[in-house]
Amino acid sequence: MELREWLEPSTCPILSLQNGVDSEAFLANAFGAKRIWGGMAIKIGGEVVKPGEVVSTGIAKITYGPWPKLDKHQLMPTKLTIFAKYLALANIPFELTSDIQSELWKKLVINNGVNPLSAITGLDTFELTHNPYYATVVLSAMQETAVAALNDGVIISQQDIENLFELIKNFAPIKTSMLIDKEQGRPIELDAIVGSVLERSKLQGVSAPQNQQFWQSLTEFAR
Ligand SMILES: NC(=O)C1=CN([C@@H]2O[C@H](COP(=O)(O)OP(=O)(O)OC[C@H]3O[C@@H](n4cnc5c(N)ncnc54)[C@H](OP(=O)(O)O)[C@@H]3O)[C@@H](O)[C@H]2O)C=CC1
Ligand SMILES: CC(C)(CO)C(=O)C(=O)O
Repeated sequence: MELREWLEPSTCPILSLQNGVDSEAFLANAFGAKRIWGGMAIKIGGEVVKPGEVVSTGIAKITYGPWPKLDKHQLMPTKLTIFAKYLALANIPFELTSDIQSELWKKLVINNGVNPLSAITGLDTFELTHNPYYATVVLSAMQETAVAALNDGVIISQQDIENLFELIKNFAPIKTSMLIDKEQGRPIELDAIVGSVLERSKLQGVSAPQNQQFWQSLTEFAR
């Protein structure tokens, strides 16, 4: 919220590309829901390797849309379509979606599956998803995230989970952002990636043992 003073006097839309499903609600609370768009960066693995030098894998696509989603009868607001033109002009791959909330949850299925486990083991996404033991851990965490999503009215099917697992399995090996943060001694995004799932599981009265284990193993690196 260090940016509050800078953002408050303006009326410009705010688009967060952070991982997780909670930043939009947080920003809406601070700046009003009207200004908030939902978004994420997908098919990217990026790392600042030294000051001024970024190494990135993947097409680096931005998926964004009205937050939390567009009603069936609503038209896409013009500002979002105008922004699409600028992304196209800048050669940034993008997708403008009417249901960003579902897309954010699907991305969280991937992040919850691989980020904490990579931070615990030090392994990249390829190593985790190709190792028979770790792959079952990844899939259990993904299942728990899909159950947690129901709390927000988002349905993620078994087929979706399998597709998301295959997506990350067949992608180039990525050192996850959580592993990079841990190595760099920065606070890891444990609340956004694991806490959000635990919170929704609790609300639904279901247990999420894999996420509990992630939380216990990583909590000391979150602050
Ligand atoms: N890395 C990846 O491949 C992916 C990352 N994401 C998500 O994107 C988000 C950012 O990750 P990533 O780019 O890897 O993170 P980095 O740590 O590489 O970059 C974060 C940037 O934010 C700046 N920053 C941090 N705190 C503040 C602050 N209080 N005020 C102003 N600037 C600040 C940092 O500045 P400084 O350098 O000065 O510290 C840094 O330039 C995370 O939510 C991550 O999960 C999503 C998909 C893939
Ligand atoms: C999915 C993944 C692992 C790469 O895009 C990511 O979002 C992250 O490292 O935080």
